[in-house]
Amino acid sequence: MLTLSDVHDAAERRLDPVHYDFFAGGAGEERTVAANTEAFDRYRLVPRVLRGVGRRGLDVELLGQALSMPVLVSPTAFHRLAHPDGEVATARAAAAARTVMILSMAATRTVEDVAATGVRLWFQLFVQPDRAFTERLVRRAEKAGCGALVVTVDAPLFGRRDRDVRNGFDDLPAGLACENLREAPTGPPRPITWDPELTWADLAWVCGLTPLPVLVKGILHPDDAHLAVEHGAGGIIVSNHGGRQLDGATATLDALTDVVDAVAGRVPVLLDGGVRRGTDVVTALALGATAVGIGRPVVWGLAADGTAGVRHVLELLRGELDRAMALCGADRVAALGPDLVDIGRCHR
Ligand SMILES: Cc1cc2nc3c(=O)[nH]c(=O)nc-3n(C[C@H](O)[C@H](O)[C@H](O)COP(=O)(O)O)c2cc1C
Ligand SMILES: CC(C)CC(=O)C(=O)O
Repeated sequence: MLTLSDVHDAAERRLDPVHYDFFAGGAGEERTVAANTEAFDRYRLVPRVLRGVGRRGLDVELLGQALSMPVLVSPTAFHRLAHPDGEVATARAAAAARTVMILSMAATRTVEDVAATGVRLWFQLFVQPDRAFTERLVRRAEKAGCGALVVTVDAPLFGRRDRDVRNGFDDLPAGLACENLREAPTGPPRPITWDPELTWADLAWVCGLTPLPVLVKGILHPDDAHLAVEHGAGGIIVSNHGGRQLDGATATLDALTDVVDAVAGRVPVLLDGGVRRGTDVVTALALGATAVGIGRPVVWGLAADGTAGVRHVLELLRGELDRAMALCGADRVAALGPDLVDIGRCHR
């Protein structure tokens, strides 16, 4: 498996086709799923030369945590559909790679079991109409040692994924559950409820609830990025949920520059969606992202070969990023700037 695309193919061969469709699919025509990767095809790099890049560092500091590279694991649901050990297998790989894993609220392993792997862990939250329940979840994540909360804001309701509707896939199979939604160890898990009434006041409420930094995931509009910071966000994740919510939403890479300008360095800006190559990481960082997240490639690694498969995905990207940085004349992440991107030509 020489590329992330090879890992995808291996996963597709191994997964139940209905579960493959759940992981691979997006909303509607999947225009935004396609747009995310197509955007990276459109941007071109303008490398610098003769810059002495024999010693290179990929490490970054993010919200007080040291990461060995600017690539982290975005939250994806239901890892036990891909591997019996589920999110614990994923976490072992992220721990070995010394990067952050964002655990989905819809994880099929408990946050305590995942944290026990020693991974740098953040917890993703959909704010629930039952605020007392939401607060209990936040306390549980804090107690388990999570270093940040990630509040996903692009889901006032659930995007319609046509593949899942056609396949009749609307629930986890017997024996699997969202383990962090049980109120008691053997009690039934509560269902996730989408809350279309959420407003910025609710974000401010979450930010006031916890000493942890709160990242807001699902921002595309620069005005929303500004509002998020005003309401207490400690970080922004430019994301369209991997094209699973609003079909037709802009590619995240196209949204990045305006968001970075609106945030004006007040908090870190991350991006996910369509990152499949080390050069994609270079492009996003050059345009102002502090780090990028990967969603589906992690699931493909997990399905293909458990922890080793996820590790392989992370190390493939690390190797590609290192090579791309050298070829761009950058010896460290901070050396990546917008001058390396041919912005004028990328929208032709
Ligand atoms: C199968 C799957 C499940 C996901 N589950 C969640 C989730 O529970 N919470 C969330 O905030 N985002 C979720 N996402 C969105 C990812 O966090 C991320 O934004 C997206 O996958 C990035 O795009 P990529 O898959 O092209 O890397 C999910 C994405 C996929 C593909
Ligand atoms: C199934 C959901 C709870 C997780 C999600 O956000 C997604 O599938 O995109």
